[in-house]
Amino acid sequence: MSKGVLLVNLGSPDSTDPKDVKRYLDEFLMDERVIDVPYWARTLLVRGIILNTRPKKSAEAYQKIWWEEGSPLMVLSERLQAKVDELTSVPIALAMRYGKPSIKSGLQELQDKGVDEVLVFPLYPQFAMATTETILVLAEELRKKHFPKMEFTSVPAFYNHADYIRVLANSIGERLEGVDYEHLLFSYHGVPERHIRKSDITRSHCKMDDKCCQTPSAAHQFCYRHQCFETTRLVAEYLGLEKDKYSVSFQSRLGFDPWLKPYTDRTIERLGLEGTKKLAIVTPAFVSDCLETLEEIAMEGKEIFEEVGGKEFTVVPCLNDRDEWVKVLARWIDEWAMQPVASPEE
Ligand SMILES: C=CC1=C(C)c2cc3[nH]c(cc4nc(cc5[nH]c(cc1n2)c(C)c5CCC(=O)O)C(CCC(=O)O)=C4C)c(C)c3C=C
Ligand SMILES: [Fe+2]
Repeated sequence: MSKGVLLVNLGSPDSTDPKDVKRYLDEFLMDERVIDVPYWARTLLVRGIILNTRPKKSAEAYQKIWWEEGSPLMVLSERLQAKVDELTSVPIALAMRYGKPSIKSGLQELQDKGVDEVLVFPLYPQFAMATTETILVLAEELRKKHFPKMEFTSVPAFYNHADYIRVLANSIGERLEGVDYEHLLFSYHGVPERHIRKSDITRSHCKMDDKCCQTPSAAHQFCYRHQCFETTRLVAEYLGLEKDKYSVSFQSRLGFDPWLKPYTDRTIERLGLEGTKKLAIVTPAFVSDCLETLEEIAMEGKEIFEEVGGKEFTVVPCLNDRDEWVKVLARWIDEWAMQPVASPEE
């Protein structure tokens, strides 16, 4: 068998034209693992309400962060893929869950190179139904339909992997060297609380309080909230941060359901009102800088902070195509690629 890797990120619109943004948001928000209500209700909500107003607003936000080469998320993912490809012994394809290049085209690219054993690699450190799960489910559907001879292995969430923690901590340490910050906020993408309950394989563990995520449970394998707190705890431990010097919050809520709390915008505001003048912020749910980090945090977050008296707002970039991160990915991939192929009798 011949091995290859499919790196999968979220995706971006083709351009900042509201029509392209609308097409992208339609695919994204009509995913039953993102807006997880029955099809008729999702259609009514997304196509009847959200897509009438959101594309224009989102297009304006994308315009603020768009690069000459295209969407930052796309450009950074392509740079990552190219660098990892140079270091590894197997072909590396890149795909996006929404938009282009699609997962189907990525699998086709690998098949054309003779690959029949694929490592599907969702580029999300923490598991979520709206990210990792939707990628793996779609990839499997496409495999059955179009690539039945392929075999898949997938990379599990790496939120607590020592290599990831080290690279993330080093990237924070490097950016904050010489920066006299008073508080470091770990801001993760939010999800509706309902998503956490749905992913609870024990069906009884998640209480969304301070204790459940700290109490060992089989549920944590698929608990986004637990995994965000664990990434934070391990990075803080690595950096030797004192408990009152950092905290966790969740950003980008959409709609009226309760999402994971505390919310990032309110936390930034509260910290400023309580007298924090120098705030640093890191966004570990994203491996590539994107709309949610470059606009929502670096622009909107900064504005909120300054409105309530904050003075210095330092944003730690995502891992992007940092050499240390590229080397870790290449090593993980090579370790997988060097494993012997299981014989049919095993
Ligand atoms: C119900 C809505 C959404 C859920 C649940 C959700 C989860 C989720 N998303 C990311 C990562 C990214 N999301 C990005 C943009 C984005 N997210 C939503 C909605 C939900 N996300 C919307 C509507 C958008 C589009 C932009 C907008 O209109 O505000 C991005 C940025 C993409 C880019 O092109 O830059 C990322 C990345 C995670 C990690 C996650 C759950 C853990
Ligand atoms: Fe999102």
